[in-house]
Amino acid sequence: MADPSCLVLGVIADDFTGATDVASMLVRAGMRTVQVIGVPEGPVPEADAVVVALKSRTVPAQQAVAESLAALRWLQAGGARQFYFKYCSTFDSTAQGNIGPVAEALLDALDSDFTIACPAFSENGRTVFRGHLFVGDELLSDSGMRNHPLTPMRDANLVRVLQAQSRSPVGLVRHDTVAQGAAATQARFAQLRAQGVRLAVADAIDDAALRTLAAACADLPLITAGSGVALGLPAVYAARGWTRPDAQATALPRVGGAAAVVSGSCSSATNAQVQHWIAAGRAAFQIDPMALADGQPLARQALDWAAPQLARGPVLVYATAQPERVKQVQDAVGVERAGQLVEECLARVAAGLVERGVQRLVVAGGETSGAVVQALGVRQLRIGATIDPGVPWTQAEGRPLLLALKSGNFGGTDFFSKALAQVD
Ligand SMILES: Nc1ncnc2c1ncn2[C@@H]1O[C@H](COP(=O)(O)OP(=O)(O)O)[C@@H](O)[C@H]1O
Ligand SMILES: O=C(O)[C@@H](O)C(=O)COP(=O)(O)O
Repeated sequence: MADPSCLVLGVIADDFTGATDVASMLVRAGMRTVQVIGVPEGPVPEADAVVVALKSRTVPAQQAVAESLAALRWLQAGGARQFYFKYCSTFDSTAQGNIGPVAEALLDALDSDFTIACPAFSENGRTVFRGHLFVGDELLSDSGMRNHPLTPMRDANLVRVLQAQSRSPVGLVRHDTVAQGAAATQARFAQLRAQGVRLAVADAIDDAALRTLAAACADLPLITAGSGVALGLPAVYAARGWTRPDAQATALPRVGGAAAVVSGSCSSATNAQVQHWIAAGRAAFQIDPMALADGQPLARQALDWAAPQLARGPVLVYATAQPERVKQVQDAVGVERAGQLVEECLARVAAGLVERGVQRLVVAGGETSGAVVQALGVRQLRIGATIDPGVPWTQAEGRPLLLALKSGNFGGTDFFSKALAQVD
């Protein structure tokens, strides 16, 4: 039996909410999991799984590759037995990448010739069938993701999307094969490999298929996926004697202090969550990106507004807006600048709120969470209990600060209140 104190899984996540999502999946199944922010200088912490949270989803492809390789080298130095490149369950990527280039660079670095690509996360309605990604009942290209501010997804055919980003031929492992089990799936891998395919989109329409894929990938050095495939990995590792499930893996300390929500996601789910909060008459302050572009000090204004109310209850500061409004702003100031202005402002607001006593903070949006966590100087997160699928509470290591980093399209309509009630 292998030494169960060794690092088993090294995960490279392309954004911060995605990192807590996959970490949550592992912790729920009893794997001791640590999330680090960026590639640390020191050694890999002792854990079953370590997740490196990068902010590499929307940066130029070369930069995403360089950052992902640095994360890989650090995890390799920690002795990880398997590696996992975690991207979004809606396959978010810019026209230039970054999923294909990063996956191929990681395969090269690991001297490996094959891996899968599977963003499915059935618990959250993301399924892949015949290579096409569905969000609930809609094709990806018909879903709200077609209007994402940074990574609009207008093609649901993942083989085509990934092929456009990759040097080598992209293949498909169909549902019919996955449904026959791990051995049949591995036989299909072998067939594709023989044809020179290095990346194969894998269908998965439910948790059973995700478990089959995890089992079929057990001997691959690299898996690339959303968080769904990670669902099946803890059982694979436990069966090999590499890990022992830890019932305390999600325990976090209780923290007092004030509570707040900062939202920079413009996804459909977040829009509904912000509307729900406002409709309930709860305190909310809106950030207008056009006013930011005019140089108005909105972060200071938001903090002056929030400070006197924090003792009475949680506040929300949000830039969240409907697609038509986002488009107007982007047409006026440019996509990148609009995103940057809002992220900088919300990061300053979050840091100011923490200075003013906030110790329980919900952040909505992947890029937004990246900016906030960096502004807070957080280096490492402990992962706690799941609030809604894919979103756990976390604790900034060594600090009385709880953070829930919510992916744009995750969580029920009452997510903000539900999250805060869990740590009241
Ligand atoms: N009103 C707005 N107009 C334009 N861009 C916005 C607005 N509000 C937020 N943004 C930007 O949109 C992007 C949303 O991305 P992100 O935070 O990753 O959310 P999600 O998780 O929904 O993808 C961020 O760069 C954010 O700064
Ligand atoms: O896999 C997912 O959907 C999430 O973990 C994720 O990465 C979402 O990204 P954002 O919507 O940008 O938060």
